[in-house]
Amino acid sequence: MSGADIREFSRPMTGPALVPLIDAIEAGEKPVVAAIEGMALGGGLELALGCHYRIAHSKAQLGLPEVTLGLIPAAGGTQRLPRLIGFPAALDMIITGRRVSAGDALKLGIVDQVTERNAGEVAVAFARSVVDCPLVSRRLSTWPPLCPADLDNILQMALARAWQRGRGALAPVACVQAVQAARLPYSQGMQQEQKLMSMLFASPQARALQYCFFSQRAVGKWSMPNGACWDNSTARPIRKAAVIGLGTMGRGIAVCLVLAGIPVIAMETDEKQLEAARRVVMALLEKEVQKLAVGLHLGLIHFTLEQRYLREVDLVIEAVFEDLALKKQLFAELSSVCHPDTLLCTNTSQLDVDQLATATSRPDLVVGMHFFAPANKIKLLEVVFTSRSSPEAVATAMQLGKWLGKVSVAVANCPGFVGNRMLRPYVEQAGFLLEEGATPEQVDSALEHFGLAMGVFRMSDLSGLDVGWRVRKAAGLTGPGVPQGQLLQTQQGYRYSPLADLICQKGRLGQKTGCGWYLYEGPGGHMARPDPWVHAFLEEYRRVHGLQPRSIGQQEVLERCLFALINEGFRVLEDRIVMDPVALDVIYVLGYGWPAHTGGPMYYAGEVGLPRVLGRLEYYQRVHPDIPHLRPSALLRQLVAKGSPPIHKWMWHIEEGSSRL
Ligand SMILES: C[C@H](O)[C@H](C)C(=O)SCCNC(=O)CCNC(=O)[C@H](O)C(C)(C)COP(=O)([O-])OP(=O)([O-])OC[C@H]1O[C@@H](n2cnc3c(N)ncnc32)[C@H](O)[C@@H]1OP(=O)([O-])[O-]
Repeated sequence: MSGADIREFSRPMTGPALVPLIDAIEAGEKPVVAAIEGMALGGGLELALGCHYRIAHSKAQLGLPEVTLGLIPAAGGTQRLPRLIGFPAALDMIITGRRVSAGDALKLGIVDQVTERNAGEVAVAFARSVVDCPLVSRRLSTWPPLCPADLDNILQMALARAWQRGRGALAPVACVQAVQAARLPYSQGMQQEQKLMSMLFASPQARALQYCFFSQRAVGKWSMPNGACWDNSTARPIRKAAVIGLGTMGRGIAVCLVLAGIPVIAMETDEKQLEAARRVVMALLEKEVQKLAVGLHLGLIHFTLEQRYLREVDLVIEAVFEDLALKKQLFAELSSVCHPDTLLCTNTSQLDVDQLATATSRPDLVVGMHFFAPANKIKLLEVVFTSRSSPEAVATAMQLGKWLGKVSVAVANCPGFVGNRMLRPYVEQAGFLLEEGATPEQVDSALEHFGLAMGVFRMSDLSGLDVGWRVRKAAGLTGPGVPQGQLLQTQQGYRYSPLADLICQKGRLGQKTGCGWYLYEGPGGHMARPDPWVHAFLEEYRRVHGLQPRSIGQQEVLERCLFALINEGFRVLEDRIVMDPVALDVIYVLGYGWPAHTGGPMYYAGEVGLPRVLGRLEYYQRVHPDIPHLRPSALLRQLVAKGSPPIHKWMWHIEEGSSRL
C-alpha cells in the first residue's frame, strides 16, 4: 500500500479516519497480523505498525516518505516507530523518507518475519500460532519510549541536520519535533503530531512538493511537436549497449547500465585511460554491490579498445571530449561500424545534436542522452530529439532512462537544450552583479538562502571555470580571435561581462586549481573561502571601466538571477522545446539543485505572481536596456494579460505557428 492517496489532499478527505482505525485494531482482543507484499509506505506502514505482528515478503519495501511531500507521518508513525526501533533509527527514516528493504526492516525490528513465500499465507499461519498469546505487549502505543541517555543531543543534532539539509524546507524540522514528542505519553505525542500535520497540510511548501511528485511522473508521458508521444511510440529492447569515451561521465554512465543489468561494451581509444576507467568503474560497482546488497554480475561489462565489439550492440552512448568535430567524426565512423538499427546517442551537454545526426547515415536513430554529473547519482536525464529523430528512438531513450532509474525528460534540440539554456541568463546576471558592486559570496549567499543547493560561483568553481570558457571561445566571445587589450563589454551591441574570461586567463579555474571565484585549501580543495585577490581584482576592473560600485541587496540578486532564468523558461515554452512547463521544473529540481519545496522555477513564478515577475523584469530592463535576457518574453506578457492562468493551462496561450519544429 503506497499510503494515503495524494490526489485527495487537494480536496476534502473521505472515508474513515486512519488514526482511530489503527488505534481500534491495536486495542482489539483479536491478534491482527500485517502481511506486507510490495510496498508499505506512509499510512500503509502506519497501519502495519498498529497491527500486533508484521510479516514481510523478502522483496517488500517499507518507509515513511511523507517528508518528501512536505508533510509528516500523521497516523501515529512518529509515535510508534521510535517506540519500536528507537529514536535514532526512527529519526533517520522519518527525516529522510527513505525506504528500507524487508531484510533491513527485520534487522531494525520493524517486522517480525521475512518470507520468500506468499506473505498473506504466512501471516495467516502466523496468526494461528499466536491466537492464544497475550496481546498487551504487542500494542506499540503502550510501550514506554526508549529514551537513550543522550536523547537531547540526538534530537539537537537531528534538528540541525534537518535545517541544514532542508535549505528552508519546513517538513524535516517538523519531523524532528513530532518524533521528539514520542518521549511524552502516546496521547500527548499524538496531539503534537496532529498539530504539526495541520500546520504543514495546507502549506505552500506541501503543495509545491506534491506538485513535484506528480510532475516527475507526468514527464514520462512525453510528446513531440510532431504529435509523436509516449503512448503512440514503441521503445526497442536494449539487449546490449556501448559507452564510448570513459572519462568521468562515461564511467558514470557505464555504472548506470551495469546496475540496470544491461551488458555494456566500455570503449576507449587510449590504453591508459581504459585501464584507469576499468579501476574506477569496478570500484564503483563493488561499492554499489555492498550498499545495495544485490547480486551483481560484474561480468556484464567488457572494456575494450576495439570498435569491432560495437557491431552487436543495440545502442551506443558517446561521452567523448566535448568537441563537435571529434564527435561528428565518431558518429560517421559508428554509422559504418554499428548494425544499421543501432541507436546512436550522445551525452553532449550542449553541442548541436542535429549536426551530429547529419554526420551519420541514420539521423532518425540519433538522440541526445544528456546525463548530469555524477551520472550514476543524478536522477535527471535530458533526452534530446532533433527534427529527424524517430519517435521509436525517443521512446527507446526515454525507456532506457527509466530502466537506469532516471527521470527522463524529452526536450527538442536547441543550444543548451533546456537546463543549460535557462542557466545562461542566470549566470550572466550574476557576472553583471559583480561588475555593479557585489562579491561572489554575496551573490551565492542570496541564492543559497533562497534554497539553491549551491550558488552560481561555488557551482562554477566546482564544475571548473574552463568549461564555460571553452564554450565562450567556441562562440567567438573571447579567445585568440578577439582583439586583445580591449575587454569586450558588448557583443553585437549587447552587454557582455569578460570577468570569467579574465579569471580563467589568470589560471584560476576553480577547485581544480585551488582558486577561482573563491580560494581553496589547495588544488582539488572543496572549502570555499572569500578571496581577497578576487575582491581587489573586481575593484580594479570597476575602476578601469568606470563602473561605480553600489550595494546590492539579496532581493535584487534573486530577482535578477531567478527571474532571468524563469524568463528564458517562458521562451523555451514559446519555442516548444518542451510541451509542458512541468518539464522545466523537473529539470531544475532534479538536475540543478532548485529547492523542491518551491516546486521549480516555473511553479515558483506562479507562486510569486506572474504580474510581479513581469513588473520586475520590465523595471530591470529599463535600467539595463543593453541586456536582452531581461526583456520579458511574449508568453509571460500573454499570460499576465490573460489574468495569470494556472500552470497547467499555460501552453493553451502560445500562439499557433510559434513552434520551431
Ligand atoms: C497518513 C499518512 O501519514 C500520510 C498522510 C501518507 O500516507 S502520504 C502518502 C505517502 N505515500 C507516498 O508518498 C508514496 C508515493 N508513491 C511512491 O513513492 C511511488 O509511487 C511508489 C509507491 C514507490 C511506486 O513507484 P513506481 O515507480 O512503481 O510507480 P509511480 O510511477 O511512482 O506511481 C504509479 C502511479 O501511481 C500514482 N501514485 C503512486 N503513489 C500514489 C499516492 N500515494 N497517491 C496518489 N497517486 C499515487 C503515481 O502518481 C503514478 O500515477 P500515473 O503517473 O501512472 O498516473
